[in-house]
Amino acid sequence: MSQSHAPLGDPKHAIDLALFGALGDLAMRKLFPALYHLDREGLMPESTRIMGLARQEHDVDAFRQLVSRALQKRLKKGEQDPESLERFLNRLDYLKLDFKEAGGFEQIRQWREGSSQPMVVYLSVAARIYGDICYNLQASGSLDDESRVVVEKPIGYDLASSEQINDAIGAVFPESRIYRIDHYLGKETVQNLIALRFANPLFGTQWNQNHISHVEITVAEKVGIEGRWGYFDDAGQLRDMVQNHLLQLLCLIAMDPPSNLDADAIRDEKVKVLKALKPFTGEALGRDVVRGQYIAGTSDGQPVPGYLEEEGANTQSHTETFVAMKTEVANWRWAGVPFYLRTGKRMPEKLSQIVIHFRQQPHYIFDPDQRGIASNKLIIRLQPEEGIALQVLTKDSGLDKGMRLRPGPLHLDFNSAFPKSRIPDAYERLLLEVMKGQQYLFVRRDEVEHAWRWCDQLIDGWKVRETPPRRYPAGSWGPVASIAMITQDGRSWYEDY
Ligand SMILES: NC(=O)C1=CN([C@@H]2O[C@H](COP(=O)(O)OP(=O)(O)OC[C@H]3O[C@@H](n4cnc5c(N)ncnc54)[C@H](OP(=O)(O)O)[C@@H]3O)[C@@H](O)[C@H]2O)C=CC1
Ligand SMILES: O=C1O[C@H](COP(=O)(O)O)[C@@H](O)[C@H](O)[C@H]1O
Repeated sequence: MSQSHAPLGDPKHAIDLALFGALGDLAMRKLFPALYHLDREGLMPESTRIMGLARQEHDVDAFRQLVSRALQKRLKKGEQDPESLERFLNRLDYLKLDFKEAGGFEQIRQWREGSSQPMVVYLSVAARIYGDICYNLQASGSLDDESRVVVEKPIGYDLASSEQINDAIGAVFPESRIYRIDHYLGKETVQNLIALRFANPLFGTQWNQNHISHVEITVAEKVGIEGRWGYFDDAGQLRDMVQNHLLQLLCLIAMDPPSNLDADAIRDEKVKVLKALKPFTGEALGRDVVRGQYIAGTSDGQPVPGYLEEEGANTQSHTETFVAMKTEVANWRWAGVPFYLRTGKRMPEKLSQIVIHFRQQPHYIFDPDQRGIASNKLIIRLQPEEGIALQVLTKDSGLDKGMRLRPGPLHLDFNSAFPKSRIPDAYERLLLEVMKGQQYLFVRRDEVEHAWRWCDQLIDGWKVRETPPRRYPAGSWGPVASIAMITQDGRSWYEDY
C-alpha cells in the first residue's frame, strides 16, 4: 500500500539532523533506510532537515544519488515509491568536513542559523573522535540548550577509555541530552519483554528463583566479520556483542519492576542487575567461559574462509569470534539461577532468542519414565520471525496413550498475529524516540560503565590465563566445549530452531 498520502509527522518533533559519518557503512545500511521509512510512514515532520557530513568531496546531487542507490539496494520492492523517495532525498544536504579540524564547523553554525528546531547530532563514526566533534561543535557556536547527541556503540575499549569518551561528550552535552544507542533496545521483541513481564501477572508472579531454573540467551550471527577486520580484531565478540547487546537483554530479563516507564526508572533497575552480576574468579573463568574462533567451513552450503584467512587478517590473532558463559545475578530474585549466554559469528543461522526454563512441579504424579520430559519454557524470539512461544505440557491424544504427556507450544508469531503491521527496524524506532526527545530506549552512562567493569575483569582473567580460543568450523554452533559447559549441569542449549 502506498504511504504517499500519509500525514507528515508532528511539527513539534521537527529536528535538524547532522549525521556525521554519512558515507559510512552504518549510515548507508541502516540509518538512511530507517529515516526513509519514518518519512514514508508519515512520522517525519515536514521541516525536518538532514545534513550528511563526511570527508569525501561530493556536491548535494551526488550525495543524494549515493543515498538513493543505498536505499534501492536495501528497501523491498513494495517499499520504494517515487513520491516518498523524492520527498526524502530533498531533505538531504551534504557538507564535506574533516571532523578533527575545528575550522570547518563554522559551516554547521551557518546551516543552523535562523532555525528554531533542535539540532540532533548523530555520531556514526568511531568513538575515539566523539570528543573532537563535540568540542568543535561547541567551539563553533553550533549548539544550543536543546541540541541532542546520539552516539553509537561500542563506547570505548574498556572502562578507562569509556570514561574518557563519556567525559568528553559530557563536557559539552548534559546526560539528559545524550542518547547512547544499543540497537537491540529498538528491536520489537526486546521492547515486548517489558510488556510481557510487567503487564502479565501470569509471568510477574513466577519470575524468580522459586520458579525459574535457568535462562539461556543466544545471539547467533550467520555473517563473519564482513570486511571489518580492523575494528573487530581489536574488539572481539565479548566487546562487540556481550558488553552491550547481551548484557542489555540480560538486564531486561533480570531487572525488578521499575516504578514507572520513565527512562531513569528503567535504567536504575538495569544498573542494579549489572552491579549484581557475579565476577568470574580464576576457577570459574576456566570452567564457565568458553572462547572460540571460527576456522574455514561452510555457510549456506558454500565454503567460507576461517577468521585468520579473512581479508586483512593477522594470522597470529587470538581474538574470539564466539563466547559462551554461565553467569549469575547475585540477588534475592535470582540467586542460584544460571544465565547461560552465547554469541558468535559464522554460526549456522542468524538467531537471537531468550529461553526461560521453568522448574518442574515439586511433586510429580505422571509416568515415571517421563520424569525428564521438558518442563515449561518461555521462548522469546527476537530475530528472525519475531514471536513468543510458551511450551506447555498437555495430554498426548489417542485412546492408547493413557495420561502420557506431550510438550507443545502456545505460539504468538507477530507476523501472523498482526499481519498488517510491518515490524520496523530497530533504528527506526530509536531515531523516532530521539526526535521526540525520549530517552528510555537509550543507555545511561553508568550502565555502560558497569557493563565495562564486569567485562574488564573477564578480559583481565583471559590475559592472565593466555589460553588461545578454541576452534570451531564456520557453520557450526561453536566449540564443543560450549556444549559441554551446559551439559555438565545436566542441561542443553534449546535447539528447536
Ligand atoms: N557498521 C555497523 O554495522 C555498526 C557500526 N556501529 C558503530 O557505528 C559507528 C560507525 O560505524 P561504521 O559506519 O561501520 O564506520 P565507517 O568507517 O564505515 O564510517 C565512518 C564514516 O565517518 C567518516 N569519517 C571518519 N573519520 C572522519 C574524519 N576525521 N572526518 C570526516 N569523516 C570521517 C568516514 O569517512 P572515510 O570513509 O573517508 O574514512 C565514514 O564516512 C562506529 O562507532 C561503529 O562502532 C555500531 C553497530 C554496528
Ligand atoms: O552491534 C553489532 O551488531 C551486529 C548484529 O546486529 P543484528 O541487529 O544484525 O543482530 C553485529 O554483526 C556487529 O558485529 C556488532 O557491531
